[in-house]
Amino acid sequence: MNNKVVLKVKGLTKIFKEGKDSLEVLKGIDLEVEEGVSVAIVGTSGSGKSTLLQCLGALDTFDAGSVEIDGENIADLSEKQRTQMRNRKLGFVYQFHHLLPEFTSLENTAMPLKIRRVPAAEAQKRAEHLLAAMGLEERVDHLPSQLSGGERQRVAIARAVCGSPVCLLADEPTGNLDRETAVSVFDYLVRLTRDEKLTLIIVTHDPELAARCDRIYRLKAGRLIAEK
Ligand SMILES: Nc1ncnc2c1ncn2[C@@H]1O[C@H](COP(=O)(O)OP(=O)(O)OP(=O)(O)O)[C@@H](O)[C@H]1O
Repeated sequence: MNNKVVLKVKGLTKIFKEGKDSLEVLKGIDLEVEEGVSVAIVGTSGSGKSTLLQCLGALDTFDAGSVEIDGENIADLSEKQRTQMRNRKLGFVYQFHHLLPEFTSLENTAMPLKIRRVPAAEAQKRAEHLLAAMGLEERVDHLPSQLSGGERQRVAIARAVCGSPVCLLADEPTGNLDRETAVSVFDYLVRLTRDEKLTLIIVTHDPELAARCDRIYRLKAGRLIAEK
């Protein structure tokens, strides 16, 4: 496979300092992920999965190493450029959906395009397409309060994908759902990112869900170990 590398991480090191104590959570992480590939990051609680995702998403600083997203080294960017890079190139999904309660599924999904001033008709078409891909064609005009937990997460995923990022970072996106719903939402997520040729980095506790991704890495003692 000769696909373009979207995410390139070299020697990523993160140390939390508290007074005289310091905790080296990431000890020189190396990772390269190509376009359209899904990667699960697993590991015990406290192993640093969320910290790694925060560093990849330019939401936290790190102490050594480099993170390149779609050819841009985040260390070379100003705070403003970093925000722009996040908005253009990254999508985020969390355990909690963070949908705006007064907006419908369609409006929530189209929000990243609205912020970019994409014409309304074009934004609506893209949002409708993504909601249909997430099995929500009957729920486009519903408010978040009128949706089930699984449906809300599916809208949150459609919104994260709507602005056509190159990479989607997901932190336990099904962690709040019952088993059956979690499996269904996870499958929608993996399928959509594959169809959209998005690189997916997903943190999960669940080995069965992780197995649905192309690659699996275990974060242990600050290092990434390939499991698949
Ligand atoms: N801001 C912070 N200051 C100090 N220590 C922190 C900070 N954030 C995280 N840590 C510590 O870093 C370690 C890794 O935390 P992190 O949240 O990344 O783990 P995780 O693998 O995502 O855990 P979980 O699966 O429970 O969410 C933990 O020991 C945590 O206490």
